[in-house]
Amino acid sequence: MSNPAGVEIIGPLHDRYDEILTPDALAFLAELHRTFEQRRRALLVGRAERGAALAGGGLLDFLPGTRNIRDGEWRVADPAPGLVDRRVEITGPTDAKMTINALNSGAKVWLADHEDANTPRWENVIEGQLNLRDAVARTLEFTSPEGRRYRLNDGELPTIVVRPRGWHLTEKHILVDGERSSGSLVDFGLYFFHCAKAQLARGSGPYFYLPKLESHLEARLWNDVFVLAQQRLGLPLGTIRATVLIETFPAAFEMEEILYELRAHSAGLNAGRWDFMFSVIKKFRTRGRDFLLPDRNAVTMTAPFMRAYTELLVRTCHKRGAHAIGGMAAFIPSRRDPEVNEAAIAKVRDDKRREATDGFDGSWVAHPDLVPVCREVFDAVLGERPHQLDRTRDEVRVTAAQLLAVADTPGRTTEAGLRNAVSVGIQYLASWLRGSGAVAVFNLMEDAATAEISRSQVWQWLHNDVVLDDTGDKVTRELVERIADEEIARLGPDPARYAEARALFMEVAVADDFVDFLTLPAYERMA
Ligand SMILES: CC(=O)SCCNC(=O)CCNC(=O)[C@H](O)C(C)(C)COP(=O)(O)OP(=O)(O)OC[C@H]1O[C@@H](n2cnc3c(N)ncnc32)[C@H](O)[C@@H]1OP(=O)(O)O
Ligand SMILES: O=CC(=O)O
Ligand SMILES: [Mg+2]
Repeated sequence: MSNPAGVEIIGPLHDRYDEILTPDALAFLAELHRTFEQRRRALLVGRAERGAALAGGGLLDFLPGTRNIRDGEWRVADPAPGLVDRRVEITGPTDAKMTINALNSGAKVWLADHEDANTPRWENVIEGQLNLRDAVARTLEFTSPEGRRYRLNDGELPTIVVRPRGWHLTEKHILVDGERSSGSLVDFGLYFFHCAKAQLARGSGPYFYLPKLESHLEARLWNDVFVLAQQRLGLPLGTIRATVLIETFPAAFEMEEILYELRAHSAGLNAGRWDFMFSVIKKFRTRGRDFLLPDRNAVTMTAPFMRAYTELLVRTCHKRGAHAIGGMAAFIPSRRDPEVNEAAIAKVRDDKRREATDGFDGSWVAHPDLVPVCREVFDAVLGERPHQLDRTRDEVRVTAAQLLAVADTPGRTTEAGLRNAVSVGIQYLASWLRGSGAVAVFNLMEDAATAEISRSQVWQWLHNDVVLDDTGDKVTRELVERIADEEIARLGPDPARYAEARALFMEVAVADDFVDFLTLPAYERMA
């Protein structure tokens, strides 16, 4: 069958790809592209202009023009089926094994990730969609190279919530009228087209997590996409539900407006802590000591600016009848090392306890062995209730100054911190370039968001002439280069296999021009 007029597929067509890239699905993607591409690009220009204003000395604040929304009486739609009780959400990529393991994990929700945990290699993009479709149909099976067979459990499975790529990424293998399509619209559009009706037939629905938004205007674009998509499939307004990640510094000042734009489709907000930290560094990277963060591992959720951000998120959500979902503690349990396992579980338990006590309605875990930990903590706070939307946290008052109090973060800038950032950054990029967007490094989960922190922190320290607290050395390009060589040597006898990752790391961590997202140049290095 031929593609619709104006649509070209550049990527190879492997087994069963024709089941996803059908003429009707491609026509749907083409309509999304032709309707929304100009606005997507204009919003990215808006991001750049805002970024330049901050680099030039500006500050962030709540928007004066939208005070009526913040002061007005309104609520988001009631939670949709499958999204009422979200006390444990497991996240992870959509390869067949992880899909089955996540769906068999006992979590309430599975965040099927085409974003931070995924390398958007063509095969991952299309095979992820095939796995999602097979999972919704309950036909997904997998046999590992060792012969281990995987199948979905009978009975109730977690609600599937798909996270498409952010607005900044394109899909170079699907061209519409000669232009690359938007990665967001491809990931959203293919899942929606193939699975929305099947999900509704199962009593669930087409649900999404929306990453890396920087303004309520970006939420408005998503809302308009949803309205058109629902019309095309003949589904009622409000069938789609979306939880927005508040994970950029500017978005933290527009939480109410983001909920408002999506109110008919909203499923709440999530505190995406890792990208949030990255965004804090990125937006104020040239502003010297006032916005300098110490070693990454020293920045915890109790730092004053992080606390202000999560408190405001819970307060905003519950004021509007929306779920507040907690974020990811990066500690990964180990089935091989009991000591590592115990430490990880204790740290995750503390993190989830803080969230549950603060009023979050549920939270994320990165690994099936953490599902019972998170569930136990939320069970203790929620009991039989599916959420705690009734805890409106009226006492919370968060000011712009509190959100901006980055300099009050306790912690030191050390050579160990710099070494860790360089080593983790290079190891993660090596994995990403091989097609794996989530990996355990030094017993922590690393994904695109955490790697962004590593590389942007090196950039910030280097370009602000930071002197390390422990050695007294100034962070220079030469020091970063030397540390990179030493850290790669420590990783094993074959330094050459890190050559491309090292080059990419240097491009995004030390070059004078700050690259907006490391995934942009990384994507260009892939076929
Ligand atoms: C900042 C953010 O956006 S956070 C959200 C995005 N990040 C993520 O989603 C990361 C999700 N987590 C993961 O990808 C993985 O847990 C990793 C890469 C960190 C560690 O994975 P592994 O090294 O395979 O861990 P480990 O060996 O302990 O895994 C044990 C089993 O659990 C499975 N497993 C581990 N994590 C997950 C997961 N998140 N979903 C489903 N299955 C999982 C493994 O596939 C493995 O299965 P098997 O026994 O059938 O082979
Ligand atoms: O997506 C989540 C984050 O922490 O980043
Ligand atoms: Mg993120």
